Amino acid sequence: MLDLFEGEAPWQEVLAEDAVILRRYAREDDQWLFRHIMQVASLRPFQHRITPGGFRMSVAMTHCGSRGGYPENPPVPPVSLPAELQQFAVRAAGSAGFSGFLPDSCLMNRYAPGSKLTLHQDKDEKDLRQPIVSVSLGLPAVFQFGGFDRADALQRVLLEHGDVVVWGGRSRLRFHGIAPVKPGSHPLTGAYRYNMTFRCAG
Ligand SMILES: O=C(O)CCC(=O)C(=O)O
Ligand SMILES: [Fe+2]
Repeated sequence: MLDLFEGEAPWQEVLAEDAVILRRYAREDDQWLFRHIMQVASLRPFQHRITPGGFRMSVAMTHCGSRGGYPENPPVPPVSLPAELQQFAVRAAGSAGFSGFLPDSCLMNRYAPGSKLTLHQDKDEKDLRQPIVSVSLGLPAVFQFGGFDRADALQRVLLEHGDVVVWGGRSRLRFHGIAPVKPGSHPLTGAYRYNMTFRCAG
């Protein structure tokens, strides 16, 4: 996919109070970040979770580090959070104004065309004072960023390869989601969008 901002330095866009997009922040690190996703997925393959309502989620997930409250079936041996991934997330959080981030978990999502993530709050983590650092790789997707009520108005922003969203503090419990991903092809990730969310799951 052609990036019109390819030669530009990364820049920041404020989404809300304590929520910022670090545009193209991960662009230079995309290769090794993606290698980590592939490595984790080779040990703990991507799975489509079944929701409590009995639906198979369109997004496929895996993770490394602490499992926190994320359910898993069948159980798979743990994979630790690589130090360089953790350091990357700490640095990104710092750039967004969150010092002292201590992520112990990285959830990895894989979106095939048509996959989406319904509006939700990230509230399984024990320490909600710590932010979420979310890295987008591959195909673009529309990120929906709402309020504290599911029905609140949504901002819709296109997240592209290398974009990092950080939200915490007063925005930590905002509803958010991903609209269905459009078909396409990306030189690094092929027909998929990948996302990594770093968290302090506890
Ligand atoms: O894929 C994304 O950009 C968001 C992922 C997300 O919200 C989550 O995994 O909880
Ligand atoms: Fe989320």
